[in-house]
Amino acid sequence: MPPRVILIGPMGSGKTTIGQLVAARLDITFRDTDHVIEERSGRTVADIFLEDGEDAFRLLEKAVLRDELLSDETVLALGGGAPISMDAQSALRAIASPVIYLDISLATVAPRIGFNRDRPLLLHNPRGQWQTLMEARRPIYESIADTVIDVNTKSESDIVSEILEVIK
Ligand SMILES: Nc1ncnc2c1ncn2[C@@H]1O[C@H](COP(=O)(O)OP(=O)(O)O)[C@@H](O)[C@H]1O
Ligand SMILES: O=C(O)C1=C[C@@H](OP(=O)(O)O)[C@@H](O)[C@H](O)C1
Ligand SMILES: [Mg+2]
Repeated sequence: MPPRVILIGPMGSGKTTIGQLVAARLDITFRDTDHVIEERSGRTVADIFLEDGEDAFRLLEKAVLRDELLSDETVLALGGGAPISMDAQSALRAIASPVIYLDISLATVAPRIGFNRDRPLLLHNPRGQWQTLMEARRPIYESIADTVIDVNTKSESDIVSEILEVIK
C-alpha cells in the first residue's frame, strides 16, 4: 500500500511543516525524504551537498523516494527537487496516492528563504535561485499533481483542513 498523501512543491512552500500537522491530525506516521536521507547518511542535507555535491545527494534522494513510495499509510513530504527526475515523475504519476502540490509565490516565500544554511541551493542570491528553479520545475509540479493548493495568504491550519478535505 502506498502513502496516504504525498506533498510536493518548491522550497519554503511548507511541505515539511504542513505534512507533520496532517500526519498528527490523521494519527499516522510522517515521513520526509530529507529526514530519511539525513537518518541514513548520518549527515545533514547541507553537508551532503557541500562534501559530495548535488549529484550524490540526488542519488540518495532517488533511493529514499523509491522506498518511501512503498510505505504504508504515511504522510510523505518530498524535498523540492525530489519529483523532478524522469524516474520520479513516472513513479509519482503512476502511484495511487493523492499527490498535492503546495503552490506559492516568490513574494510569499521570500521572507522564509533568506540566507539559510539548511537550503544549500539558496545560499547565494536566494530569491533569484528560487525563481530560476521554480520556472523550470513549475510545469513538472503541475503535471504530477492531482490537486494544487494555493498556499499564499493561508494559515497552516487552513491548509491542513484543505488537505484533509481533499483526501477524505
Ligand atoms: N502557511 C504558512 N504560513 C506561514 N509560515 C509557514 C506556512 N507554512 C510553512 N511556513 C513556514 O515556512 C518555512 C518553510 O516551511 P517548510 O515546511 O520547511 O517548507 P518546505 O518543506 O516546503 O521547504 C518554515 O519556517 C515554516 O514554519
Ligand atoms: O528544491 C530542492 O532541490 C531542495 C529542496 C530541499 O527540501 P525542501 O523543499 O523541503 O526545502 C532539500 O531537499 C534540498 O535542499 C534541495
Ligand atoms: Mg521540507
